[in-house]
Amino acid sequence: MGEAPAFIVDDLQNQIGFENGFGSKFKGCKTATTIGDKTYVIGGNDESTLPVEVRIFDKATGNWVTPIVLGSKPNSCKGLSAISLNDDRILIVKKGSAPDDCILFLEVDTWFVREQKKIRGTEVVAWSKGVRGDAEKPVVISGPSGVGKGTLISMLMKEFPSMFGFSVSHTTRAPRGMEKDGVHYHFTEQSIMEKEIKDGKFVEYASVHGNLYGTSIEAVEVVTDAGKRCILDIDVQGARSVRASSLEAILIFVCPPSMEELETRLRSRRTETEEQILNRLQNAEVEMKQGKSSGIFDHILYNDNLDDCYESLKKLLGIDGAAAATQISAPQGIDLPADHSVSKMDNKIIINYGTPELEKTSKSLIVLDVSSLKGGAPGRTRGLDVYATDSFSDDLNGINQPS
Ligand SMILES: Nc1ncnc2c1ncn2[C@@H]1O[C@H](COP(=O)(O)OP(=O)(O)OP(=O)(O)O)[C@@H](O)[C@H]1O
Ligand SMILES: Nc1nc2c(ncn2[C@@H]2O[C@H](COP(=O)(O)O)[C@@H](O)[C@H]2O)c(=O)[nH]1
Repeated sequence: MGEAPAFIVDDLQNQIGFENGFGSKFKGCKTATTIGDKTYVIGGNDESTLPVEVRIFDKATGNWVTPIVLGSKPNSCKGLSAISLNDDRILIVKKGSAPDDCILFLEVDTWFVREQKKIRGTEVVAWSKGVRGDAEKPVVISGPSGVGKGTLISMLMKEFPSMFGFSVSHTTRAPRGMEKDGVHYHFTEQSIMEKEIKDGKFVEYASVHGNLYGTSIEAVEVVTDAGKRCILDIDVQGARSVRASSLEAILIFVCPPSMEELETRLRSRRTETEEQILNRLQNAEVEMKQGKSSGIFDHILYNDNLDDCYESLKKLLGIDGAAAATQISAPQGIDLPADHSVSKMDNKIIINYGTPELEKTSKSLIVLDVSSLKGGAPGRTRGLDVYATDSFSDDLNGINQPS
């Protein structure tokens, strides 16, 4: 069964002393996988608290390259297994790690990584944590200034504090009275933000009402690393960029009941000058047209009565009524035993943790079905299907799929 080892090169092994984890049991926390001309050596010291390192050996030039590593780097562990998927990412199984921290993806040639390579002009790789099923899609809330986006988001965060996390944007606008740096926004200067955009630190950015606003990669990662679903409050231009990105967000456009009511809300907030209010109302006309007709958004919500609108938002996020409790408690991690070997069959990664005797009597194989992966860096990689089985033949051929 399985495929041939992805990578066995004696001289490389001598140079850096790694062992390839593909289908074998081993001690060191280092592994390597070759994709095209590049060998990705991934690992660190045994059980160290240092992050797992990544180095690339370019066979075409004979040089070692240390790439820019995006995403939160996993800590070293008892061992790693690595398997290339579709030549654009490497699936990593961490041995002896917590259920929510044992399946990771190192992206080496995905859309996100290719964009980052273009911007930074150097080798880039990006970590993304693997999660089961379709949960945790980021949520983009867009709409004209004053429509109530912030109000709806605050309600969501208050009712579901452990489920949602707010993506704290960067902006060059001045803070309002109660706004705190790092909580409501990262308040910054134009020249600093422009440099950071050039350095590829942003998922999206736009000039809105005369100021620069943007979502940094880190802002999204802080939320996903905390195991929460990321909420972005961004304008229509930003939503368009997110739609084109690998974030695979749910995009929601919020409309006011009328332009008169929008003006009333904007004025009653008392946070803008007359000139700023008029500018925002003028921009609102354009945003309303784009929001309703551009095809960027998955859903349109009307914020007339606030409570009704909030209920509609919860409904379309699947967190109304009983569904809310189920979703909050659903385990997203994968419980893997510490000692196991890993191999691959088509779109299925087979994790074997049984002795030959045990295999005959009980379920000793865990199957990761990677045929429907979605998302990825700078968010999570979703769509993993995981099940236990006891036979290489029937279950893996799809004859006896568990429910
Ligand atoms: N359904 C509603 N009915 C009446 N007032 C509302 C409603 N929703 C929000 N508001 C009020 O409208 C004002 C603007 O709301 P909010 O600040 O949430 O808008 P926003 O879309 O986040 O604006 P911005 O894009 O400028 O940040 C607030 O004073 C808020 O309390
Ligand atoms: N494209 C982005 N737009 C953003 C971001 N953060 C906020 N916004 C939008 O800006 C306006 C104005 O916000 P305000 O706080 O000054 O009233 C509003 O429409 C926000 O949605 C961002 O990171 N990117």
